Amino acid sequence: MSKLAIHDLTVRYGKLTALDDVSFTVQEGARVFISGPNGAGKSSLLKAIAGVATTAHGRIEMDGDILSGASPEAIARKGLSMVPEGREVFGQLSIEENLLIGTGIRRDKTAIAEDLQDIYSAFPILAERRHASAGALSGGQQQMLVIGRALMTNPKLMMIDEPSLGLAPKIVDQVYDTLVELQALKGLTLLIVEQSSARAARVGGRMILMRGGRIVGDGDAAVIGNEDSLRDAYFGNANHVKEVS
Ligand SMILES: Nc1ncnc2c1ncn2[C@@H]1O[C@H](COP(=O)(O)OP(=O)(O)OP(=O)(O)O)[C@@H](O)[C@H]1O
Repeated sequence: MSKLAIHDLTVRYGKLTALDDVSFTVQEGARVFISGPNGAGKSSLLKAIAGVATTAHGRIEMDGDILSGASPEAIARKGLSMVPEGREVFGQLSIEENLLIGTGIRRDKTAIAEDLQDIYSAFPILAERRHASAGALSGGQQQMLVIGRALMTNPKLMMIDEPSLGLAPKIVDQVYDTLVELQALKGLTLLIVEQSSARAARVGGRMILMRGGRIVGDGDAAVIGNEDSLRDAYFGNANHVKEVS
């Protein structure tokens, strides 16, 4: 059984179709990059899966359970965590308070301290500054914090919207290296919106390429990132785009 199965998912904002009959499945433990130009529907896809965008039609299943129609809270309780674009932290609260804020939904209270240690080992800067207010962190550190906070809910599937946006390349490398380590440690399935195909190819995984609310490419990130389909997705030569789904 796949971890995530999306069937004919459509999202509309008024008359605008942001996601147009999208279907794909994700295997457990996979790392999937969602790439494509601005307005392709990448964020809408993540929001629909997390239950924060209303779906016009279609079905979303995680571990065989139907998620579509459930509230974001119910979806989170099933083990899905989303890190939205924008790295919003609670600036007045300490780093540790930020990390613990999402643990209220957990029943395995004893494992929380252990998970906190895992986050601190992965991101030592968060451990060093655990009592400092989160508002004082740099952009890269805030990105680490929001990833850590999402992990503290003990998700099985984690979705991250544009973690590299506005960060220096060296910091992005650091964030991705740690994310790969944490994925292996926690046995996570990851869905990541990443504009840079070169970045996705370097990190490694599968890439789903979107344009105009549809999937126009799907395969190994290292291959897809260099294919004509990528250029076409960005510059619009739809005749050369390989329809995969
Ligand atoms: N809340 C909204 N209301 C109306 N239109 C929206 C809303 N959110 C997104 N859209 C529109 O839906 C389309 C898809 O947007 P979406 O944010 O999903 O794309 P994206 O691929 O994530 O792009 P970006 O990289 O710019 O975030 C765009 O045309 C966008 O303007």
